[in-house]
Amino acid sequence: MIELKNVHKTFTRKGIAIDALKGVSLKVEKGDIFGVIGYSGAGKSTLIRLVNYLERPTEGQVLVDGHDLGAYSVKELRAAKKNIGMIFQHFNLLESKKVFDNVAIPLVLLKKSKEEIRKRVTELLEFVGLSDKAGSYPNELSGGQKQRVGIARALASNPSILLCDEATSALDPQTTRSILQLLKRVNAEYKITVMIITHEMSVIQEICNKVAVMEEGRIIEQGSVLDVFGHPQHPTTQNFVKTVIQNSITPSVQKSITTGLGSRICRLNFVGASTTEPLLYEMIRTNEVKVNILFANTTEIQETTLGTVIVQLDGDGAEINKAVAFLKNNGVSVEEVEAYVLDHSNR
Ligand SMILES: Nc1ncnc2c1ncn2[C@@H]1O[C@H](COP(=O)(O)OP(=O)(O)OP(=O)(O)O)[C@@H](O)[C@H]1O
Repeated sequence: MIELKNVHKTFTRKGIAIDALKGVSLKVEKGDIFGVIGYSGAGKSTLIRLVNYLERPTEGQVLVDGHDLGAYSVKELRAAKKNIGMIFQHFNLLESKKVFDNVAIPLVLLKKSKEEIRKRVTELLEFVGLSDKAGSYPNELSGGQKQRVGIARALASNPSILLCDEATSALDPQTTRSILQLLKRVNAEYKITVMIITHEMSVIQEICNKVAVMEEGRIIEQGSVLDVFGHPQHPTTQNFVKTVIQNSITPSVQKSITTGLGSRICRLNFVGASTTEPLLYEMIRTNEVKVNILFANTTEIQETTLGTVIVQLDGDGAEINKAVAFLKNNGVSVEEVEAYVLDHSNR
């Protein structure tokens, strides 16, 4: 649906070249809610602006439905852009126009009849829950209501893709949640593929099924949200995950750990079915290991439970190996966390 192939983007300011994107490749499939996360300056806005050709790549290709946007004539590009709606952090509404007229803008530009416009705008305002605000001006609305108008306007021309540029960054947490739920409905009910850029991992956790993590113009990690949250590889991704899922031992528990010879500390990740099985009980019952739980947490991602338990395993090396193998055979990922042992021995 959306594909970026080795895309580079260089801006030149006062003779100085700034490489905003340094070879980005990604694929957004039809029906995805695809999140792109990164710190300020990572290149997220540049990336999303390339998808609707507000910017052109210096090198590489941007394909939408298999068509290279760079190969289109101006007329073809205008037609292709009708297929892509966009919403913004600061809503970008026309303050001098009423809510109804703001939503109608794309339809007026498409020269639709008055009756068609009335029907479509009425339907969209109902969809976003603002039927009673049709005659209000933007400055009479809350931030969340303004973003709802932005969403209705973006949907007016029946796009198959909706791009969201930090669409909830100016909103409080509760309003953010309601806008994210609305975007989820846009995806499910109108079958619209959604691409979101954000610096908040909670946004990714709440609605995305796929995520790409950006840093300094590159994608450093991407995959299903469940995989990336369950097994973040890159330190930056790990930092983002930590903002929504606590997955490490608290300092006071860490201080109290006493490790002897043969003692191992492991982080166990349980996903889906393995979270409801009494696997730790079975592991202890069938192996000669002492288990001390140092940390435990569960989180819901993509309607799947993700459980993290950090345990200290004490016993004979062979028995611990058997216990770990038992867990792995039952779908639990086991990662040794030597850091805690080292931290302790260094004290
Ligand atoms: N039009 C431009 N001219 C010159 N440099 C630009 C332009 N747009 C972006 N940049 C530079 O490209 C880099 C990436 O910027 P971009 O806005 O894409 O990052 P971002 O991840 O969206 O950051 P933020 O979250 O702060 O918006 C930055 O160094 C920025 O200064």
